[in-house]
Amino acid sequence: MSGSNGAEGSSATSSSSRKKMAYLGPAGTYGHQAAKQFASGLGIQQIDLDLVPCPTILDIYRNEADYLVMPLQNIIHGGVTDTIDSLLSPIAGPSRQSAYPRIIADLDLPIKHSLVARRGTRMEDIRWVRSHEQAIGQSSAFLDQHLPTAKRIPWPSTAGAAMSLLDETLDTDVEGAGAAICSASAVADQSELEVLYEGTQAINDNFTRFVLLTRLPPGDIPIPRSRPPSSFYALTHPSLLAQFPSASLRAIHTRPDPSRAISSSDTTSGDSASPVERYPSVYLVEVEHTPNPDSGRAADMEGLVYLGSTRGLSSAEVSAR
Ligand SMILES: O=C(O)C(=O)C[C@]1(C(=O)O)C=C[C@@H](O)C=C1
Repeated sequence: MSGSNGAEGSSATSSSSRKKMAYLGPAGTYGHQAAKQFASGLGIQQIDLDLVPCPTILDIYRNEADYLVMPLQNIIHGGVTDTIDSLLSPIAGPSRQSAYPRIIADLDLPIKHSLVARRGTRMEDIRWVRSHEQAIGQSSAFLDQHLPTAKRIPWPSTAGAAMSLLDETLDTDVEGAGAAICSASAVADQSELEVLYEGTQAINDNFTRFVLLTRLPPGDIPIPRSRPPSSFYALTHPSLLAQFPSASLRAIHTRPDPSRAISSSDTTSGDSASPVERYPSVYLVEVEHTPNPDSGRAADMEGLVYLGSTRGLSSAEVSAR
């Protein structure tokens, strides 16, 4: 594994075969595990791969790498808000972008969290716990039971939270010993840290689904296929769901879009506004993938943007859009 500020791989191969893959760093996150699995599914040799650690999920989406690895949803804690906000950004907010990365594949990663602390820390001395908000949410029953008074501190990533325990210059507003929640493998090389409890997540069969996005022409990419493929769309209004046969709908995630909120000076329309107008939202919709022409026609509609498919897209489909 490389450090959090470096890229993995060798510089001995030609630049054309090298691929950059951005993930939530530092090394040791679940995103790092997912990136290695996606790379092997795509047949990218380790020697041709630069894994690019990003400080936050929002930074992954903005990264110029060939591939982006983002956590989408978890069995226990549901949708990953920063990923859903990123995926919906082509349609939410003041400006609509035309160039954005497309989803091409997904995978389910088993998630087993551990409570880690500096060696010698006793459970009863822990006053605060840092981790990614997903890991804290997935472990909330454990925290309620074992550390009910410990302050829960959201951190950009699980492995980053663990590494932060080694940095004594970092301020916490709570006195006393702290801990982090992450994968046990993230701290395997850290002799100053130890695992105090394994399996903090609420259920044993815990999974997070990751999606792989690309800016490359997807027709050139050997997409690993494991399950019935899905297509993803961003919608600005729930009525646009009527574009899809109801039997094909697989998931809907809703996020607020305050940029379309009714202005407070517009009291007339404000008074008569429906909940949909008063609380404008954007919708990430997952549907059963159907090849063109249906996905092509829907992609041209106002208020509806095609975000990609887990079976990728052929070159013909890309150029037809
Ligand atoms: O912090 C990490 O290790 C991540 O890869 C992020 C993340 C997430 O955002 O859901 C990934 C998988 C787990 O659900 C917990 C955290």
